[in-house]
Amino acid sequence: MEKFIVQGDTRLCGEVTISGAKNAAVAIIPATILAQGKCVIENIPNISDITMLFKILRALGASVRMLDRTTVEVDTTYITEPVVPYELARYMRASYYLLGTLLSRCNRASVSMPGGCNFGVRPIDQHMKGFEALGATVSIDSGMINAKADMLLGAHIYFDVVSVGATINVMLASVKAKGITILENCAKEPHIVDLANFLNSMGADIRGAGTDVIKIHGVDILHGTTYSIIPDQIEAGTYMVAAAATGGDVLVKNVIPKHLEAITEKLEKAGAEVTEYDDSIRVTREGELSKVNLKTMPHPGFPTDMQPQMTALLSMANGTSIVTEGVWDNRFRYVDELRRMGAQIQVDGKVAVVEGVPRLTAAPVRAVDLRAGAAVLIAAMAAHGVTEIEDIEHIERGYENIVEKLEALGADIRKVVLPDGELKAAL
Ligand SMILES: CC(=O)N[C@H]1[C@@H](OP(=O)(O)OP(=O)(O)OC[C@H]2O[C@@H](n3ccc(=O)[nH]c3=O)[C@H](O)[C@@H]2O)O[C@H](CO)[C@@H](O)[C@@H]1O
Ligand SMILES: C=C(OP(=O)(O)O)C(=O)O
Repeated sequence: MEKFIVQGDTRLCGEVTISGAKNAAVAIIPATILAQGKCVIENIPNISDITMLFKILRALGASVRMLDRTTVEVDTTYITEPVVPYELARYMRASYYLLGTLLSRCNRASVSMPGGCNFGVRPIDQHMKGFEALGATVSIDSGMINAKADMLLGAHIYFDVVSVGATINVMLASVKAKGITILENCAKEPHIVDLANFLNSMGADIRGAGTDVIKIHGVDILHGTTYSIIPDQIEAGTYMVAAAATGGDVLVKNVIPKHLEAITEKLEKAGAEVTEYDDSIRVTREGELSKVNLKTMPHPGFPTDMQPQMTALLSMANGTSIVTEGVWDNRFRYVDELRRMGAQIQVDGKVAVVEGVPRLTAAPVRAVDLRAGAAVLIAAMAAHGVTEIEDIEHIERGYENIVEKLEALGADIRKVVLPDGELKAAL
């Protein structure tokens, strides 16, 4: 069992460098299955979701070799059975991207129902609708999603909801389909554009990524490529919020400021000063925090993956903030943890009413999911006293070297690895 022991009353100051984007990498790595030849991918984040994807690719017969700390070479020439079993798929949501890529490559795929953070139901009907429109038969049997097709044919597909996962998966399945595919009502997140750029660098013909409509001319062959993943918008946003929440002064380096605009706007309203440079952004806060209302929306709206971190910050602001979750049915499970630290938050369905308190206080808490973990970590650094955070494996699914990065900014966080029961005795 592992825990973080976090000393509160911290003010984060200094510089932090952002890693490659998790949500781009988890799409780009499965996409290497479409290449004839080796792909070299740079700016790979060292997080557990990526380690798991490498494990899956190796189990499928691929060669995966780290060339240096952040660069990987993937050779998928010898893919054997296009089957991803439960033991491998269960830990992460993005394992479902192997459906689109294996279906394209092998004309069939079986992938176990995915894992990932628990926000209530995480449906995949739009992925299935897209595969079926391309000519595949899709079924779910004993927890496995099975797709097969004699041949994939381009189609005109209108998504009923804006879905990052479905936009990516259907893009992956259609990039080598015969003819033209038009996807409408697409998600527009930066990682969708990054995947399209990666596929185009392999010889694909994809236009319109980053808008509502994506047009894909199917190509016969995709070749190997060298590509660098974009910086992680959510990791950057998390350090920005952490700087503001702790009254700090942090230069967040290796970012694309345009991707952070929705976060910047809310932080400024909350009383932080945000200065944009070409590829870095500085966040400082000297005065009091102020209430802010926000609603999460698909890009370019305020990202759902920043909602828990902002709620943690607003729990210490002057006044009452209203936080509305516009993407997921159940993304407030972490609020109980913040309440243990003295936060005054009432949740009614998809709305949280956050009455700011002057100070949070330390308490034993859990990271109930990835960004929930980031939220309690931010709260713990700002709170008075020493907070213990359990279930930190969720945090490590998406944040590279978070302890080292925060310690370089002045935080005091210890990762304790002890068998259950012995931790208390050691403290
Ligand atoms: C649009 C959006 O903000 N997407 C977020 C979503 O992506 P992720 O790809 O996980 O989820 P989707 O974008 O697919 O889901 C968005 C919404 O569409 C619904 N849906 C999805 C697929 C489907 O087949 N049928 C269906 O009804 C979901 O229930 C959800 O309400 O969660 C990720 C993890 O928090 C975030 O990184 C993404 O930014
Ligand atoms: C919830 C997230 O990831 P996943 O969709 O992989 O569970 C996230 O990136 O915040």
